[in-house]
Amino acid sequence: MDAYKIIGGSKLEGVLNVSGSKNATLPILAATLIAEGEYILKNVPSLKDVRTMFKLLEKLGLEVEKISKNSYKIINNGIKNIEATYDLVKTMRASFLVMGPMLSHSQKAKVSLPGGCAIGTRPVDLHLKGFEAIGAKIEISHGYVEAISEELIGNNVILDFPSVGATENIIMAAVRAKGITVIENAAREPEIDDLCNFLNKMGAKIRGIGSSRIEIEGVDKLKAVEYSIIPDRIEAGTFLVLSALSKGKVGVTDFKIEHLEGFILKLEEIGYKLNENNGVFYVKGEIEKPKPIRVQTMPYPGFPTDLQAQLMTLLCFSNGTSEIKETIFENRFMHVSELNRMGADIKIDGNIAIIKGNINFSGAEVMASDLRAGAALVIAGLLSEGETLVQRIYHIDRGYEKLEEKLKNIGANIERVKVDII
Ligand SMILES: CC(=O)N[C@H]1[C@@H](OP(=O)(O)OP(=O)(O)OC[C@H]2O[C@@H](n3ccc(=O)[nH]c3=O)[C@H](O)[C@@H]2O)O[C@H](CO)[C@@H](O)[C@@H]1O
Ligand SMILES: C=C(OP(=O)(O)O)C(=O)O
Repeated sequence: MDAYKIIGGSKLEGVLNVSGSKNATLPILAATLIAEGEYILKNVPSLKDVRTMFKLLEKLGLEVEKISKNSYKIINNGIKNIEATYDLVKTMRASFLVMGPMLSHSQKAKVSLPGGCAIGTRPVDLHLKGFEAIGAKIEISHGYVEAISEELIGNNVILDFPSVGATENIIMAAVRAKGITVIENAAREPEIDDLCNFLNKMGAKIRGIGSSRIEIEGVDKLKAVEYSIIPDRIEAGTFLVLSALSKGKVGVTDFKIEHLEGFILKLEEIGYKLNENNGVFYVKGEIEKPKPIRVQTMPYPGFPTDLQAQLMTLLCFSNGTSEIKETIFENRFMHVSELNRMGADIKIDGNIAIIKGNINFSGAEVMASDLRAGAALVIAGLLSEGETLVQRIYHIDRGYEKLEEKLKNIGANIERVKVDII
């Protein structure tokens, strides 16, 4: 199994480029199931999750061709199989996003229930309630959800919580429904805007993009198009943490600063400033040490749960005690015990992590429990004294394109190595 061997303490300097967004690419790939034709997708990151979605699309009958480094042609000559099986859905929850598009294209779909993962139970009840509201009949048996609809008819859907996946899945199911579907309390993440912009380019009529009230007027026909995916704001945020810890020596480029408002407000509260030079952003402060702060993860535009672990690593260096409250996922503190093994002083009280600052990290053998936990451990390893071995980096490979290559370019001493698992 692959692991990262990191020797901490190298001087980090240079510019990190941000790749295309994983969380925008996955729903957009799923949306290519809706209409037949040839799609060209650009700025697609080379990631394990993206390859899993390619495999799933191929199983359902689509063809995927690589055109150049980050561009792909997706050919939809009709869906040949409406079943998304457990083997693919269990490795990537976003596989469940093929349900809405298949309902839209074929009026039926059978998708394995994704189950939970290291960060929580993660049910799909809100997706299913939305499908039912627009006329699908849902049956759950033997670990699969089967949805069938003679005709999808627009309706009002009020989400109990602004779920990103449910908002996306319901939008994709509704684009060809008869009449108007209104989603209230919709999630507002930029990846949803990107999906809506893609669908509108295909001929959909979606209004209220970026707001919590999304209106989808069903159309008869959609067409395949060419589209370029937005940059990954979570990768950008991860790199901005490194920029801060390098005292502004590391720059970050190729991302949209406006997608990171909630995160940047917190960096400012800590005492940092963002400076821009020719599209490259540097995080720097007059402060000797970051100030301790209180943070709560929130749906967009609040502080993103996907940057919680990375910020925690940063706050370990602060001059006092910080608090992070995780409100999105029930169990997203698995990195805490690993950071503590590296010398952090973090205690958990329910969904609040209390982080004592002023620590020095010392390299240790640690394990990535999920994608962002893995990123937090890599950052800690780079700032540690001595050697760190981050195991289970298959989680990191799900969502960070060529991470070790990018980090090596800014001077990090990081290597991918094979380790035996007992
Ligand atoms: C591929 C992708 O885009 N993943 C992102 C997406 O995940 P995902 O779309 O799974 O996240 P959701 O917004 O749906 O989930 C947020 C919360 O709602 C709950 N919930 C969700 C759906 C449902 O039917 N019932 C229910 O109870 C979940 O268990 C969780 O506690 O948004 C999350 C929240 O910003 C991010 O951390 C993930 O990186
Ligand atoms: C939680 C994440 O992804 P997923 O929803 O695919 O598990 C993430 O990207 O941090």
